[in-house]
Amino acid sequence: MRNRMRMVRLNNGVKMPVVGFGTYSDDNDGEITQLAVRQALKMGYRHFDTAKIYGSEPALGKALTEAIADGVIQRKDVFVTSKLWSSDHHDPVSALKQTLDELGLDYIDMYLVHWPVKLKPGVNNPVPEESDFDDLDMENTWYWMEQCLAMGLCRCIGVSNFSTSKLQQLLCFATVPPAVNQVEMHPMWRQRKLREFCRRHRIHVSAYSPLGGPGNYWGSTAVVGHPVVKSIALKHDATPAQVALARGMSRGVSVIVKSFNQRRMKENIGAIEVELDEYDMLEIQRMEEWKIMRGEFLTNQTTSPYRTIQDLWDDEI
Ligand SMILES: NC(=O)C1=CN([C@@H]2O[C@H](COP(=O)(O)OP(=O)(O)OC[C@H]3O[C@@H](n4cnc5c(N)ncnc54)[C@H](OP(=O)(O)O)[C@@H]3O)[C@@H](O)[C@H]2O)C=CC1
Ligand SMILES: O=C1CO[C@H](CO)[C@@H](O)[C@@H]1O
Repeated sequence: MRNRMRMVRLNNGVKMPVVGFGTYSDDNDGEITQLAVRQALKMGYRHFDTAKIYGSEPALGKALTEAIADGVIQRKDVFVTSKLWSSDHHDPVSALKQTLDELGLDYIDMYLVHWPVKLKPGVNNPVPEESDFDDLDMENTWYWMEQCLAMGLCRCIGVSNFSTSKLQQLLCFATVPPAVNQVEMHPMWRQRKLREFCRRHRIHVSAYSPLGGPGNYWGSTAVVGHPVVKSIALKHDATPAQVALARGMSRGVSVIVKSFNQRRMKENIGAIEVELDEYDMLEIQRMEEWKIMRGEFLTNQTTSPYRTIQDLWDDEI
């Protein structure tokens, strides 16, 4: 196994590994996912990210259960994140119990509200129809997220895809503040405003699509193919992906990166050892910004609480 995984301490004292292993893939092949997770464990990954909507909970669960049974890891040494899908806002406790069944675990480490969007019960389409939207009552959703925590079904609760103002509203009624906000972040979408707000309120920012999600149906090669990122990589004898990941981690952010290819999995975890200098940081700061995951599919003029992507992300897009 590689050297010990670096950890961040969350606002509730729980420690989370800074590199997370993403399990979203467009084709969601259970056997490939299960094998990749087993390989990832061998390489030293200790944080796994899934969601009900990915369909990857069973494969992740099988790989973890097998590794625990084989004595490769103990349950307490892995950090598992999953997410409340938008059609489960009416009953987060039952949704999390279902997630635990899928994973074959007694608890998960982190449970996130996937989007600030509520869909009607039973809608499991990642790209909802206009008639699928329901009225979001985030205070009620959060109350039940807090109950999940109180019942010991998870160790931490948090959110995902929340803008600064949506976090601000949540903090007005939260008894337990979110430990994490998982959002898109990479050298071309740097989240300066959100990171500053989260720093002040002790909410940890976790970066999804830290490479820009090349190969995903919504993703792009713009980040790993960017000449600035490539030239910094050359200078450090690193790869563009390692530069993107190292830049995220140097900003106090954790990174959730997905690869099911052994070479790239090793490359990505190796980013922990890549150190960028102030000059590299300035170069990246000067890069043009582009939000790749825009979430248009969650906006519409009639039934969504967000008519436009500006309503969804507030002034952050
Ligand atoms: N909360 C949310 O709303 C969201 C959460 N997520 C989570 O974050 C995870 C990561 O985000 P994701 O969107 O997958 O994007 P990433 O930025 O991690 O990119 C993943 C893609 O990049 C390829 N790749 C991986 N490593 C390298 C490398 N070193 N060089 C070049 N290409 C590489 C992968 O292909 P290959 O497998 O062939 O290597 C895959 O196609 C997801 O799996 C999911 O768990 C993602 C999106 C939204
Ligand atoms: O995490 C994610 C990955 O894919 C989903 C769509 O298929 C997104 O909704 C999402 O935010």
